[in-house]
Amino acid sequence: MDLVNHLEGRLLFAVPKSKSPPNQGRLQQATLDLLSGCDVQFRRETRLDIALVKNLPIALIFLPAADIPTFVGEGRVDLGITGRDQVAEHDATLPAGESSNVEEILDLGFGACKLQVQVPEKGELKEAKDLVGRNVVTSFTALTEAFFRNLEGAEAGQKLTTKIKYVGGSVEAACALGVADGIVDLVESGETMKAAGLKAIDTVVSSTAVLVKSRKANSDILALLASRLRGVITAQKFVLCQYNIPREQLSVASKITPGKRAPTITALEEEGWVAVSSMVEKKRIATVMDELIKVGASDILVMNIANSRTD
Ligand SMILES: Nc1ncnc2c1ncn2[C@@H]1O[C@H](COP(=O)(O)OP(=O)(O)OP(=O)(O)O)[C@@H](O)[C@H]1O
Ligand SMILES: O=P(O)(O)OC[C@H]1O[C@H](OP(=O)(O)OP(=O)(O)O)[C@H](O)[C@@H]1O
Ligand SMILES: [Mg+2]
Repeated sequence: MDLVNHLEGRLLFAVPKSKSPPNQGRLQQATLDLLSGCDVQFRRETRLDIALVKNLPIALIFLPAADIPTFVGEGRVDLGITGRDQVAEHDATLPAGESSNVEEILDLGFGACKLQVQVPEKGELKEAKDLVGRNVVTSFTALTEAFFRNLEGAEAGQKLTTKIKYVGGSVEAACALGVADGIVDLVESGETMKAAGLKAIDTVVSSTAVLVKSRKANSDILALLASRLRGVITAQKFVLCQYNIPREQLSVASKITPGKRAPTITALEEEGWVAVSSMVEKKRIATVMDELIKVGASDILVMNIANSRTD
């Protein structure tokens, strides 16, 4: 089947794929999980980078994360998932005064990492300005250039003294091989950096995966998909906390669990007691439970939320 002829009338949605097939791709699995949480059903044929969604007028286009902002920015695809670092790199390549056509609509929370300036652990370079005038290797040349332009105090159009070179991967090898005095590369756990004998001395950008749309793209199906994605992300970030509390303690407990809009309060059969249920950020739940106990709550239950929608 010639899939390209079946794209007409469908929302084109770019999802990140690995450049090197044996690797999973940093953002790929979490993205596929998210799509499945939104009931986006598709089957991807081996080696095909386009998949038609069976139950919605959407086509998924599998593209390298680094290329997604270009396709979205040019309006060739309507929607995409990539790293905020990649969007920032794309925007940094735009001529001065030109605004980006890539609009962030949702922080997806996964794929957290930092684009950092790194130098050999044992060496005389201590801070980013020590690299001015030296060789720096990166996959993010536009952001790196903007960073050193700022450090050098160079005007737009003025040549930089720092020499910035592009490599497409394994950036951390550049210092050991004598190609670079420092690198600008992504750090998550820090293990790659440590194994290469490097240390971070500055941060260019902090990143997570984001949902982006082409500025002009607007349709009911785009709004529907964005709303479904928001629902799944919210559900992943929150838990539902339920507890019983004496009515006179309700106002203090409500301050601990204010909910997204307001907590739901139900009267209990037992005189003077109420039941409260409220959404709480997952990362805060242990502290919230400690505080609830202190103000007299009992029978605290915490439940995962499968999905959640407010729009
Ligand atoms: N170690 C990491 N931890 C978390 N997120 C990362 C990490 N490395 C990269 N990312 C995020 O994933 C995006 C894509 O990374 P990258 O371009 O290296 O592709 P990949 O998905 O790792 O696939 P591959 O490197 O196999 O081609 C980055 O722009 C960044 O936002
Ligand atoms: O801090 P860490 O947890 O070690 O992760 C950081 C590493 O992950 C990414 O590389 P990746 O493995 O995707 O390989 P690549 O350079 O070929 O993209 C990034 O470019 C770093 O090298
Ligand atoms: Mg990678």
